[in-house]
Amino acid sequence: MGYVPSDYTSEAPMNHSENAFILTIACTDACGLVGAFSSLIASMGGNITEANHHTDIKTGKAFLRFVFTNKTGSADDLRAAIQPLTEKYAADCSVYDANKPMKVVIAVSRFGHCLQELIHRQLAGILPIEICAVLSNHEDMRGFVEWAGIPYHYLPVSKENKAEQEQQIRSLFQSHDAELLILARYMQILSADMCRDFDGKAINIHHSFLPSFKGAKPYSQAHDKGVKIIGATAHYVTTDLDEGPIIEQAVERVDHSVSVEEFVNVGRDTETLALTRAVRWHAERRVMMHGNRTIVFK
Ligand SMILES: Nc1nc2c(c(=O)[nH]1)N[C@@H](CN(C=O)c1ccc(C(=O)N[C@@H](CCC(=O)O)C(=O)O)cc1)CN2
Repeated sequence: MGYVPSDYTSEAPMNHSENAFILTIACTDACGLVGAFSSLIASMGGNITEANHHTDIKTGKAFLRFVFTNKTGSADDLRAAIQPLTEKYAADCSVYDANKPMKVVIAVSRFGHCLQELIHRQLAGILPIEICAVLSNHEDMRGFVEWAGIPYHYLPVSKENKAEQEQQIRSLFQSHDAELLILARYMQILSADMCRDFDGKAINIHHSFLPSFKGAKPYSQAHDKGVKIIGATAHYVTTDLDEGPIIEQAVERVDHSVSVEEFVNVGRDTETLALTRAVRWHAERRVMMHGNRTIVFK
């Protein structure tokens, strides 16, 4: 099921004209760095339609993102053309086709609110992803996913078969040449090997305003504390549970009259908002890692 453009609201991601590319650059900052890359793009006939730049003063590291149209030349031509500058600045550069939706696999357990919104936003053309498959350790979401025309893979997991089950996840991911694994309320802790293999390619939604209330039952933890704001956090998955680099967060006010059951209901909206935004930023190549933090060019 392909990426279906639609004339949705202004929320819709920008549909780039033909031959549009994204170039991301990370390197030690240097005088003339921005000008060097923007001039190179211009010298190739490229027209920059969006430019983002941030330098972390403390570490001296620079992060750049250019979106540009280029009547001639492929992504490979561009990769070749930027090579001299890549070497000059010892830069970590990546070139992407701006019109190619990101292939993703979604993992879910029993709660489908984040999954359903991701599917809706793809169908509505407001999220530049192609959902290739959904996997789950339960059967709860099969009906909805297959109704949406997406393959559903039931992969039960236990302490005994965890390594085998995780190999099934790897195989499914590779079989679709996917770029992102989305843990959309997937309530299984990925092993260190999986975290290594999916480094920077797996996003989880945690149902609390991290770093508060890590681990299981965060709403109960928050309610017991009598918090006045609850939230959700979308982050990259690392071996340290709920410690990965944060991409997006969303919050909502609560008060003494709100039960823990209602926390869960309110949380559905904050979880969905934080995760769909994080997936959009990631799919539009707007997120760059910097240690255990992220730079997000919105
Ligand atoms: N390596 C990581 N794996 C996962 C992370 C992560 O940050 N690093 N986040 C979780 C999601 N999550 C909270 O957001 C979470 C999920 C599950 C548990 C947990 O204790 N699970 C139990 C089993 C629960 C069950 O079977 O229902 C367990 O795995 O033993 C804590 C936090 C996704 N994976």
